[in-house]
Amino acid sequence: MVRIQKYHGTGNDFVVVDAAEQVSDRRAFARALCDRTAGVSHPDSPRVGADGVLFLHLEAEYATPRVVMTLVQPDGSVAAMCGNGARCAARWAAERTGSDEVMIDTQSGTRRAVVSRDAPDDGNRSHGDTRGFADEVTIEMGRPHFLPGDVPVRAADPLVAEHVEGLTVTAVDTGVPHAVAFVDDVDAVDLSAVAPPVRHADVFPEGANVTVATRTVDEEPAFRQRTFERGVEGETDSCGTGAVAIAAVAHRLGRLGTGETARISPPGGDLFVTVTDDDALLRGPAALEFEASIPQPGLGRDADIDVELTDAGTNAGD
Ligand SMILES: N[C@H](CCC[C@H](N)C(=O)O)C(=O)O
Repeated sequence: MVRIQKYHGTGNDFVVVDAAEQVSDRRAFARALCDRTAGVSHPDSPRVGADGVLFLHLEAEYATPRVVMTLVQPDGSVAAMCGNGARCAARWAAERTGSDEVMIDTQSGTRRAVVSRDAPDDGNRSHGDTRGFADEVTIEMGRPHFLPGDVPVRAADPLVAEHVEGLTVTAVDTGVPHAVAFVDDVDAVDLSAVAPPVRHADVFPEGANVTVATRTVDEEPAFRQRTFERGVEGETDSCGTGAVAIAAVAHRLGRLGTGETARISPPGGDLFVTVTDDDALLRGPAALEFEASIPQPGLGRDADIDVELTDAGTNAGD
């Protein structure tokens, strides 16, 4: 049996597994649990499956606890960074250590996270948290990169507002590569048709997440967001690196000031991003959906990955 938890950040949902658990084949485990029709399900969770599995290794011996985060995606690939996942990882570590500050070691660098437990309810709570509170987490995401070698893009110069497979995109690395396109109305975009050719375009040797954004008429800087994710190979309800990518590109194009906070609204809730001279801050909720123990997929019981309800934290017996 493997002990799991499921968290989400503005609807971007993850199975969380302590790296100490014995999972012999992480790719097979992620493929099985993330499947949106046959994957993990639970009465406390609105959806079957997940957008990825976060394997978290806690190093609690430091004054500021550290977490090594590895995200294995539904197609079995590993993503170097995940903004919504990092918020979930920070909350997971905060619950175990009591520390409100956590360092998250990712394949694209170390990120500092601050968890605030008394955050005001900004409406995101409607996405559910079985513990009844919505922790807000801020991640220092680091400076976004536009240089071709950093994104990476196959070009001599940064790709800024250029046509790629039908979209006008700017390429930016916010821990993972994003192709960002500002459009008149994100809801009018047929993302499942428009995004794959961009995601696989030759100019992106490692592929790219495809993020579309629309500036909304508001007093504060605000954008609506939709992202088609590499590794999920579909649209997710929210993407943290994508939200940072929107703010970074808006900043580069002169549509967002240095130090100004933008509200970025993917379908799953609201995120807040501030681009400073040398960093980008991502703020948003992280919510627990359920905890359970499940049989390890691939050990002869693959067909049955409905969770077996165990102890506290579930509604077993309700
Ligand atoms: N959803 C994640 C991003 C995952 C990136 C991954 N899809 C890739 O680059 O392969 C986020 O909140 O930032």
